[in-house]
Amino acid sequence: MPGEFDFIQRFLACFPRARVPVGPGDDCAVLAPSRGALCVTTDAVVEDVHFTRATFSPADIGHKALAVNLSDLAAMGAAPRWFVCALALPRDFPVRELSALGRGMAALAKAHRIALVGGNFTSARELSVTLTATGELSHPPLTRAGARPGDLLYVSGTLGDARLGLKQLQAGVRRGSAVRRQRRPEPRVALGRLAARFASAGLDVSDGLSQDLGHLCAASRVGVALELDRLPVSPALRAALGLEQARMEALRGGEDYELLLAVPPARAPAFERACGRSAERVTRVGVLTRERQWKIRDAAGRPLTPPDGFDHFARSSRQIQADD
Ligand SMILES: Nc1ncnc2c1ncn2[C@@H]1O[C@H](COP(=O)(O)OP(=O)(O)O)[C@@H](O)[C@H]1O
Ligand SMILES: Cc1ncc(C[n+]2csc(CCOP(=O)(O)OP(=O)(O)O)c2C)c(N)n1
Ligand SMILES: [Mg+2]
Repeated sequence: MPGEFDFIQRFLACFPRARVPVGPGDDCAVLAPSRGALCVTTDAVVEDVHFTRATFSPADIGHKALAVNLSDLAAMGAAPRWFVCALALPRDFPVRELSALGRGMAALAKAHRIALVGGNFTSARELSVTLTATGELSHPPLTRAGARPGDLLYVSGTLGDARLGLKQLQAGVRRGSAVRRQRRPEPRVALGRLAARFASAGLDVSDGLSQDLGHLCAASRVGVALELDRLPVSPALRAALGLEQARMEALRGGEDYELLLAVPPARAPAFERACGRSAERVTRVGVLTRERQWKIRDAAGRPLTPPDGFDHFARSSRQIQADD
């Protein structure tokens, strides 16, 4: 039976040695940030809350744990730098699965040039992975609070796919682009750094567009006029649900890990050109308003009430209900 020390060695072996004053192995990591400000975030993925072991491979779990943290760094416009990783593992967790989890995490870490500098192991009834990640800022941070009435609202990529992927996994489907979006979200790190030069506010969409847009509006003390028929939906979501229902699912979403950005109208053309040059897909979906209320209209001009987003402590949040 491998001990805690074997687990640490196996996990660390998946990652290159971090080039920092003190890395894994001491009581703390010691880091030497450059002169810019440091962004710090933490997020966990927990068995049966964010994934199940029947539907996610260990590598998927490792990838997703880092991806959700990188998405927070992206949302601030930060360049990823260092992270620590706290793992809670069932006592009988196979060492080869730990290595696979580490390799899934390390591949994404390499792609985004973020280094593992420390962590912790504990035994637990359920598997969970809690990361604290840092990034450096070369611009002022892109907070939720800077948007002004009249700013244009953009969203990256497509929405609703991860929610469809979750429903497909629950129904026994194991392949396809929506399932991939659920298991392997791709944080929009490059877009966040680009957007920090143009946007007045931004955040990543983890709990669903309608909920997270509410956070941006509340923090910036603005309302929004959202055009439902502009919401970007993938061919897969459209094929699965039809266009109208696909747009409703895009609005409700969850685990999209796209960026929602407010851009002052004077900077919007340059922002769109910069996105075009960098092959970053963004779609203008609405405008922020002085009246602090929501106006969502469907293609026929009918007003809609925003659906609820994901809430860990709401009664129905442990999984998406069959009739949901
Ligand atoms: N236990 C906590 N202690 C301090 N701050 C917290 C805690 N939990 C959440 N927050 C803060 O509340 C805000 C909302 O949390 P959350 O919805 O998890 O954000 P995100 O979607 O960016 O992960 C974040 O700024 C987060 O840092
Ligand atoms: C087994 C399982 N049940 C439910 C979900 C759906 N789900 C879990 S967490 C979540 C929202 C985002 O997670 P959260 O921890 O709130 O991220 P944060 O907002 O802190 O970035 C959703 C839609 C899932 N992915 N897997
Ligand atoms: Mg969080």
